[in-house]
Amino acid sequence: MLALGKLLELTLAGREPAQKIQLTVDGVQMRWLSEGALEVRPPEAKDNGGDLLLSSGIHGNETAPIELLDRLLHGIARGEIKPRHRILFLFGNPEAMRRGERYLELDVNRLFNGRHEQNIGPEAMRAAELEQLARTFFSLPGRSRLHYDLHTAIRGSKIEQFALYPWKEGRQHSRHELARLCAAGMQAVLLQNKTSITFTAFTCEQLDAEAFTLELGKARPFGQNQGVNVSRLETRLKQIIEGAEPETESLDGLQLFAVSREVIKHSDAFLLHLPADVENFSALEKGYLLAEDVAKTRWVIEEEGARIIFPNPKVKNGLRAGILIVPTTDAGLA
Ligand SMILES: O=C(O)CCC(=O)N[C@@H](CCC(=O)O)C(=O)O
Ligand SMILES: [Zn+2]
Repeated sequence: MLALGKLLELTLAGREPAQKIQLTVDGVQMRWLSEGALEVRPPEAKDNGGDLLLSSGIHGNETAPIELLDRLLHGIARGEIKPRHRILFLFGNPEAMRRGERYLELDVNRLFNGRHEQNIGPEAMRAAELEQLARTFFSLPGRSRLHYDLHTAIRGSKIEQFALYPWKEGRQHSRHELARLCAAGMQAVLLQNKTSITFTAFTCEQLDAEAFTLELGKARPFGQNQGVNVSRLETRLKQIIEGAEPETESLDGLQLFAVSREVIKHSDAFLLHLPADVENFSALEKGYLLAEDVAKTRWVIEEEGARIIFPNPKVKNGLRAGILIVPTTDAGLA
């Protein structure tokens, strides 16, 4: 296998490759751009005009998605997967990956869309670098732009695999993209309805990509991801990469949710009234007191059919400590 196929090994060892550009037997160019960043270019005659950004390791302890991208890259470096798309592979937070931590000082996935400028430290610099790498990659006109940012969650989930679909002013969520996600094994999609500070919000809003955060199961250390079944996603990603995707417009079995409210932690007095082991997508009754904070702030459930995802009272003040979601329909899809 070409040495550049070992991007994960290089990244975990904190090493730069001796050779920055290599060609596979089929003439696919692999180019190392910076730590944890590698671009793949098919030969011109094979290029079908699509640009695909695949990121993982934005949270360093979410290893199943990192292992998945590593397998795809190995397949390309060995000539087993034959790309017809340009691809940018990104491992988001290399130092956190080396330490097996979600982040060191700041959550990288809260530093996009300008937030890195208001912060200092290695993670703010990394978010700025990731924005620049994505901006350069998605700068070629007339090509389709797709970004999957792969994650696993802190807790178990009543719905194991799901996607979060960012919002962009004036753009409707795409039925075609949802069908693609459904074929890739996603069981639910959360349709966002406002701007955000995550990586996919940035690539969607500023770079005009179709962008998705994918949640694939529960976070485990490297080598312990037997319980995280990414086979349908892996198959679909190979098909997208090779330009051999079966047509589908089916949303059968895909559950759609909308964000009702984000629960923001304002102070150290924030109290979340949920058991520590509560699962994502747990239902909450109308009238339930979900959280309390300074100045008698109370979060009481008013929504019919409310569920909670990503409840986390340990986030830094000012950040999201959970998302309240409600079921929605496909009526607003383009
Ligand atoms: O399990 C959790 O609480 C968080 C899992 C995770 O890292 N999720 C992403 C979702 C990003 C998005 O909102 O698109 C995150 O919180 O950064
Ligand atoms: Zn994550």
